[in-house]
Amino acid sequence: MQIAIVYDSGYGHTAKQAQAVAEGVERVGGAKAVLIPVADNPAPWETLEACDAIIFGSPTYNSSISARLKKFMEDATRPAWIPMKWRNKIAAGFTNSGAMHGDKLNSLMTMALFAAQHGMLWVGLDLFAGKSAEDNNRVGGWLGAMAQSNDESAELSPIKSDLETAAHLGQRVAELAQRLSRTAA
Ligand SMILES: Cc1cc2nc3c(=O)[nH]c(=O)nc-3n(C[C@H](O)[C@H](O)[C@H](O)COP(=O)(O)O)c2cc1C
Repeated sequence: MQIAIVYDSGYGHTAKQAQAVAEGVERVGGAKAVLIPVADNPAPWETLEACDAIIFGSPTYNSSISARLKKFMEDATRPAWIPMKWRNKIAAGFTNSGAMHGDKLNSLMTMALFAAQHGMLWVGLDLFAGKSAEDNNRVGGWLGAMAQSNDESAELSPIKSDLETAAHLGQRVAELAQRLSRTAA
């Protein structure tokens, strides 16, 4: 089973979050993560079609997803949306930004609506809000995995709990995708 992680990252922080999502996916036996940075053009549409689920990720820039992820979404119209290639695939999302709030929810909502327009099945986070910086889901979102990064090297941000939250989402998507593919078989 293959799970695609389609993401953008201007300065490496969201890329680190994407890597954590991939690690979470691969905690599930038989699941392989395929990292697809949207900066690599053109997108591998055939690989995406072959994947069992797609997880979208972006830094929050100006209260929404990055222009590069938006371009990927628009580019998907002809190869994926018109022929409904991603219908009934599981989708999920993650985002990272400088402020603790930073309007991250709007980025996840943009991804969830995009997934809905493709007939995909959106999976959110099943974690109660953390109470301290060490807890998973310290940012307290339900729609997807959120992370906060200071303006410092991606070696230092996002912190461990945010990365574990991202891994948790990856694992959850892989487990559900596996369950769905068994039901379909
Ligand atoms: C153009 C631009 C717009 C930004 N807008 C926001 C914002 O709306 N909210 C926020 O919290 N941080 C904002 N930031 C900060 C980034 O989200 C933050 O630096 C993030 O870690 C960048 O991730 P990346 O290294 O993957 O690009 C912005 C940064 C840039 C460059």
